Amino acid sequence: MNEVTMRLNGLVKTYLKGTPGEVQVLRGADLELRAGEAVALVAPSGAGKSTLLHIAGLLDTPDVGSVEIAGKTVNGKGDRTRTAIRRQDVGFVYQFHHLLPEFTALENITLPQLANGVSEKAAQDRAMSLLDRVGVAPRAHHRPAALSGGEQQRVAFCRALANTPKILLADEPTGNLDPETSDQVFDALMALVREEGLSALIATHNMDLAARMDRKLRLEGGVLRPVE
Ligand SMILES: Nc1ncnc2c1ncn2[C@@H]1O[C@H](COP(=O)(O)OP(=O)(O)OP(=O)(O)O)[C@@H](O)[C@H]1O
Repeated sequence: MNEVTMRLNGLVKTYLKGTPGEVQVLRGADLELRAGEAVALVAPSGAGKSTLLHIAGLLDTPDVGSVEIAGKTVNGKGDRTRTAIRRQDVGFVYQFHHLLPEFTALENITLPQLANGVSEKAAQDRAMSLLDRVGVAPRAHHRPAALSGGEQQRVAFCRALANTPKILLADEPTGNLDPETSDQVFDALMALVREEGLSALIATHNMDLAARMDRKLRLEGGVLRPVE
């Protein structure tokens, strides 16, 4: 069996504790992701999908429970270590691309690599290779505003994978695209996930897309359960 890239154990998260607005979003959520698998995360709105993804991606901390990423236990680590692990091992994709508007597609993918100490030449080679694989190489020198929605999202995938993370976390990655574009862009994402041997946790409301992943998990009542 492939190596475990992410292990979440007994996550509990409560917002506004001790106030009338208190909401216990996670109540002992467990998850194990292995290298090379794509897992769909399905959840009713407000069930805590973003909370789970933020904790998994080290952007937030659980009240109780442990997070292990690429063999490293993150609990109790300071902000600098958490940020270093996040930059090295985790890539994020959101519903909206969040590309830097004043930089070209190529630069958007090169910059995070330069920040990680990669040489300019190697960063550009990696960026062009990624763009080529998602069919956007001819648009490498365009800024985001000059790209279609589907192209923008493909560039966002490339940026998320720029630093060769082990784990990809995605929150409705094709949610703002029309159905046909969404299908094509999702294909491009899955091809990258497969080629790079990533673990991917992809939140989606779209059950057709969920069905194309290796397994499905539902977040409901604060825990994760397999969907048949
Ligand atoms: N910072 C916060 N303070 C208080 N309550 C919060 C906070 N963040 C989230 N919540 C509440 O926690 C619950 C889960 O929120 P979360 O954003 O994780 O859900 P979600 O499943 O991602 O929802 P959606 O699919 O609608 O984006 C919601 O009831 C939300 O109102």
